[in-house]
Amino acid sequence: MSLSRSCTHHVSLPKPGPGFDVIGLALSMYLELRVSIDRTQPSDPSIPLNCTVSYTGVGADEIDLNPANNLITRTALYVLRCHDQHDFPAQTHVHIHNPIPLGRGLGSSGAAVVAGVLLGNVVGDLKLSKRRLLDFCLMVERHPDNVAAALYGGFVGTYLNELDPDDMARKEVPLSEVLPQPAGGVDTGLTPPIPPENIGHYRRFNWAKEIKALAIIPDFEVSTAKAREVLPKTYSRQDMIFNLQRLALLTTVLSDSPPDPDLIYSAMQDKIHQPYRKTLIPALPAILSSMSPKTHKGLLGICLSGAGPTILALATENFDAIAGVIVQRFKDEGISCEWKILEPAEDGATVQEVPGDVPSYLREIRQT
Ligand SMILES: Nc1ncnc2c1ncn2[C@@H]1O[C@H](COP(=O)(O)OP(=O)(O)O)[C@@H](O)[C@H]1O
Ligand SMILES: N[C@@H](CCOP(=O)(O)O)C(=O)O
Repeated sequence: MSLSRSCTHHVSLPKPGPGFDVIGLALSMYLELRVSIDRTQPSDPSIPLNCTVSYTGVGADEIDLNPANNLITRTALYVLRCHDQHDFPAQTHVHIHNPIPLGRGLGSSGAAVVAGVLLGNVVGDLKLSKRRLLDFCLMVERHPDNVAAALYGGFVGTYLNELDPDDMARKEVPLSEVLPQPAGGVDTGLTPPIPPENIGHYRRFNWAKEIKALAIIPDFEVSTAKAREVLPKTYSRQDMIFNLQRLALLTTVLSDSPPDPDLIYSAMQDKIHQPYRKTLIPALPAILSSMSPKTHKGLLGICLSGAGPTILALATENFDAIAGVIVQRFKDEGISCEWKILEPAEDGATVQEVPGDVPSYLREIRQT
C-alpha cells in the first residue's frame, strides 16, 4: 500500500511588544510537508534512517536535507524514538515546502519543530493528542509562544507549568540529548528523554478583524539563539512592571472592535527585549522612535517580530505608506527588505490524507 499525507503548519509571529516568550500570533504563511511511505518496498539499507528529504521554498541553499541533520526530521525522530520506533518507516519521503524566511523572527524554527512533531506522530501512527504534541514541541523549542501559536493557530497566550523537580530536570535536559546532531542510527543505544506531561499551557484570545499584520522583512538573518544571548539574566522591578502593565491590556485591546490606536500603541511598548536587541538590528531604534498612530494614519502599533530582524506593524489601513517608511529606514542603513500583509491563521497545524499514489506529492505542493 502506498500513502501520501500532508501536514500544514502556520508560521507564528510571536509576541507583539511586551509579551516576550508569552504571546504568539499564527499568521498566514504556511509551512507544508508532503509525506509518502511506499509500503510496497522493503527497507533500503543505503537510505539513512529510511528517509529521503526534498525541499522547495526559501532558504533552499541553507537547509540540510540529510534526515540526520534536518531540524524537521530530527524532531520527528525524537518523537518516534520516544515510542520505541528507531527509524522512519521504510521508504519514507518527506517533501518540505517552506515560504517562511529563515532567521528573521518569523518563527521558521518553531513551525519546523511543530512540523517535525506532527511528522513523527503521523508516520509512527502514534495518535498523540495536541496537548501531548505541545509537550514534545516544548522539549525542542523551549519558549512556548511560537510553537503554541503554530500548533493551535490564532492569537495565543502561553505559560510553562511549574513541574515537580524530577519532571523539571527531565524538561531541562540539554537540547543535544533531545536532538542529537547528527541523529544517529539504531545502534547508538541512546534513550531519548521522554517529555514530562503537561509542560505548557495556552489560551486563545480574540483578534479584531480590522487588524492586519505588516511584516517588513530585512534581507539579513539574526539567529534566535544569538538574539537571546544579548538579553540580561535579570531585570529591574521597574522594567518588569512596565511590561506587565502593558501586557495586561494588550490581549484585550487587540480584540476590541473598532481598535483604539493610542491604547494599542501604548500597550505594545516593551522594555525587556527590544532595547537589548537594537544592537543587532541597525534601523530598529529609528523605526520605534519615529512611528506612531499620530504620525502614520492607520498604524496601531509597532514591534520586533520574534527575535527580529523583521518588524511587525499592526495597522488597519495605509499599508503601503507604513511599510514604505520602514523599508526606507532599513534602506538608509544599506539593508533591503521585502514586506507582506498577513492575517491571523486560525486553524493551527493540520494533517490531511491526500488521495493518490506516492509521486503525487510532487504535483500537489501548494505554491504560496
Ligand atoms: N523548514 C525548515 N526545515 C528545516 N530547518 C528549518 C526550517 N525552518 C527553519 N529551520 C532551521 O531553523 C533555523 C532558523 O531558526 P531561528 O534562528 O530560530 O530563526 P526563526 O525561527 O526566527 O526563523 C534555520 O537556520 C534552520 O536551521
Ligand atoms: N520569544 C522568542 C521568540 C523567538 O522567535 P523567532 O521567530 O525569532 O525564533 C524570543 O523573542 O526570543
